[in-house]
Amino acid sequence: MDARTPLIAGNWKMFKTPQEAARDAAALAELVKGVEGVDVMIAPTFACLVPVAQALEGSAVALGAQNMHWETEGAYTGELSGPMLKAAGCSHVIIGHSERRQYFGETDETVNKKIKAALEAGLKAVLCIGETEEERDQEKTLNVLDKQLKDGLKDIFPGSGEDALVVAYEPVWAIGTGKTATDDQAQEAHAFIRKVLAELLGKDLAKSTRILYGGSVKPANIAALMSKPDIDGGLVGGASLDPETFSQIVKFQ
Ligand SMILES: O=C[C@H](O)COP(=O)(O)O
Repeated sequence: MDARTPLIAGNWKMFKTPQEAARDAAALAELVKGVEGVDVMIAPTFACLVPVAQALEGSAVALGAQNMHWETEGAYTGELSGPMLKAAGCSHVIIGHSERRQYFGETDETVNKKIKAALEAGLKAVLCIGETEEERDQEKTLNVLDKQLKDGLKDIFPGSGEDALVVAYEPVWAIGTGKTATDDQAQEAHAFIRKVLAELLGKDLAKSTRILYGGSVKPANIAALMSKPDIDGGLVGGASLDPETFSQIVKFQ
């Protein structure tokens, strides 16, 4: 029996003004108050981090960012560093989301640098990986996951027994499309990811690392996904925007 506490994370992507984000974070904190046995995190836009951190004060809901730069500071217009995120109140950072890979030139190499920098800054890194529809159709899913993990985690050794690394499996074809991977498709990918993590990080760390599923997670499908042995939580986009709906996902048990 392993002891991975489920993590339900909300990626708010490019939605909400600072005022709306603070209001919704406060509402969520109230809705999930007292819920035990599950960790909760929300990741608003950079502009919303400080007001949301204030709204979450005294709550167990953690704050994450959606991206970061690998340098600690410098002439990088438009970027934020790990220490800056930490100072703004973040404990987590999402790295390598498929939207960043697709639209903003994120590569396994930049993902690798960012994860190293995140861990150095004392942030928990949520590494996103996943195949496109074309890659799945060509039966390349496991090869894609293998490469994204091996290149993304090259020379990275999070301390053993810690939960500093989280992996999110997000099949690109399931993001925002309403198509969810079946529980069995997700479990197959998650079991494979854990096997590769064991090769890279050792069995103990692979066993304690949380692997989240992302892609059209909703209150109606979270329980079935969570019933699978290697699915340890969800990275939720659209259904995390409404506090009431997201709180239902948090309360899946
Ligand atoms: O980061 C979250 C994922 O991209 C999933 O988004 P979605 O729940 O809207 O499909």
